[in-house]
Amino acid sequence: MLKGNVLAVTSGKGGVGKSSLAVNLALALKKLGKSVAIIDLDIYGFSVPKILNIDYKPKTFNGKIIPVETQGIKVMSMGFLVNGNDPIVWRGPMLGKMIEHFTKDVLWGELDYFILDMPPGTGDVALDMHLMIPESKEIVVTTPHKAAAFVAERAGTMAIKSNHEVIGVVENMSYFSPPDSDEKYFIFGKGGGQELASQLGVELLGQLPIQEPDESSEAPAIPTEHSPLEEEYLKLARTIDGKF
Ligand SMILES: Nc1ncnc2c1ncn2[C@@H]1O[C@H](COP(=O)(O)OP(=O)(O)OP(=O)(O)O)[C@@H](O)[C@H]1O
Repeated sequence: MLKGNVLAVTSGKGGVGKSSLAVNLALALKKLGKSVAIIDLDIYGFSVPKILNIDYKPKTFNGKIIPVETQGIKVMSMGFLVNGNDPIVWRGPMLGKMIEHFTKDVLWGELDYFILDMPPGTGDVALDMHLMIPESKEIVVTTPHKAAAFVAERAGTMAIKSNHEVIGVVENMSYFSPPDSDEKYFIFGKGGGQELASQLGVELLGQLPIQEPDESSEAPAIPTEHSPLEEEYLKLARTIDGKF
């Protein structure tokens, strides 16, 4: 049992920015003074170590895993348990074992928040997570495109059907504003986040801008301090913190 608030970050399909959001939300909550862990449950498609630029493995103590700590947050990922970028070729039941391993065999301690980066869709991991961590609440991530929102609805509906509270929808890549301009360009369309929120009967918690990654940084998916995207993540973290 995880000791703290649990928030699963889900999406209907890949590539909408779910992992980026999970990591940056964890960092933003940390900036608000919270103690935070991120558990990368995207077992096949893990990306959290890469986003956070972690290239070392966790240590063990008395047969338990000491989570990796970076930028003040604790992290566990399948990426720490494989060699290099080896693919994971597992059947469903093994995935459930890994969720159990990550929740029971890691020395997390008591924390304010556990952020779960879920795999996209409604497969085995989502099913097992709903059974094994019944206390988890969820946010659903989509892009503004109506087709993405349509697919994301299934992830939200699955959570609701298994009696998990969906606290809201986050629309990522909502618009692009050129530097030093308030003009908004809706490159990927408009309205998908609000539509999804209405379908699920929840709130649209935030709309995050498209921001060019800083490729000179060792972690380009983490926005630079005080950038518009970082400010939106902090705003989102405050909103979400108010929901627990
Ligand atoms: N707001 C944003 N502005 C610009 N690029 C973004 C934004 N959000 C995410 N990205 C980029 O989009 C790509 C996909 O993001 P990410 O890996 O977080 O998606 P995902 O939904 O977790 O995908 P998957 O489920 O397939 O792992 C990454 O290159 C990421 O840096």
